[in-house]
Amino acid sequence: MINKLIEKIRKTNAPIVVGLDPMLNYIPKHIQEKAFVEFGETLEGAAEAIWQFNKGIVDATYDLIPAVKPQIAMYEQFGIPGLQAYKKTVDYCKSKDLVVIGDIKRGDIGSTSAAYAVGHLGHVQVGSKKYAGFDEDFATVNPYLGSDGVKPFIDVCKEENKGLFILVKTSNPSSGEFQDRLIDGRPLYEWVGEKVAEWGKDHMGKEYSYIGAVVGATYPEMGKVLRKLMPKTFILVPGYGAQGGKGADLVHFFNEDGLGAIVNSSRGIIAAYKQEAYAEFGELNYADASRKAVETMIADIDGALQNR
Ligand SMILES: O=C(O)c1cc(=O)[nH]c(=O)n1[C@@H]1O[C@H](COP(=O)(O)O)[C@@H](O)[C@H]1O
Repeated sequence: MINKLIEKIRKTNAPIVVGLDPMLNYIPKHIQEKAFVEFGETLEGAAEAIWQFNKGIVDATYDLIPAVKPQIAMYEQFGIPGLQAYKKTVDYCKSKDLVVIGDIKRGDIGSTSAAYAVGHLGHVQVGSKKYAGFDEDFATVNPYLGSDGVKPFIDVCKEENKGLFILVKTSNPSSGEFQDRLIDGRPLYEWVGEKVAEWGKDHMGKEYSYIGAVVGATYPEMGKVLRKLMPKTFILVPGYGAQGGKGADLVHFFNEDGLGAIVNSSRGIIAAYKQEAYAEFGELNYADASRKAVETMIADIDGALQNR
């Protein structure tokens, strides 16, 4: 799957991911009202609204981008109907040939991680039959529990030709509280990055490992260090747009080959119509605003990479 991701990045010339993080307050009134007429102001109504909203954005952008990243919490908040909308979104994006990164941030003791890995990336055995649960292409993993909490995910990826992005240095303001703590003179995120590179060594695609890392766009200096520490690791870089990351901050997340990183923007794309820069589109044309925001993001990153 890492090979497909790279192939699609090359084809689109767009090392970006559209984050499908639908919140009801980003969803235009006309979509919400239609869903509520059909299902009432219920969890089912909310799930229908987020699904229709996502479909509009995917239809308007899929030809420009290699991948999407649905964040499962945004669906889970609507219970079972929300999870059904998550699955519908995953399947629809795959039918558009997009690579789907399931942002699930899981990680537990080995046996529990194995169940998460099977449910999201693999096949579960039921009697004599096997079924795929959510069937994303990649999943995000929290490595706090150490190797035995991560290994079950790696095993399933190997078997199923899937991939991971493991949290190394997160984009949020408090990420330094633990991640920057010095251990034997080096910050914890460097230890984790080194471990991710080690796990990745035995799990290579053609050019990069299918065991990737997450490093926030909001910490470009740390990204520079981590890029060097993990040369064959693909880096998912969230924090662009709504969290303040800009194209110019991102150049050092990429290798000299112009590859090695994929930048996520969620609110900056899906709620573009609410921004002044895209106000001309209006609420009804929210998906066109998202397309324009994708084009702007691609140009911003491309411009930064050309000028480095
Ligand atoms: O794993 C992630 O994707 C992630 C890691 C991280 O360090 N920071 C981070 O923002 N994310 C996710 O990336 C998305 C960022 O959303 P926006 O800030 O709206 O672009 C959300 O889905 C976050 O959960």
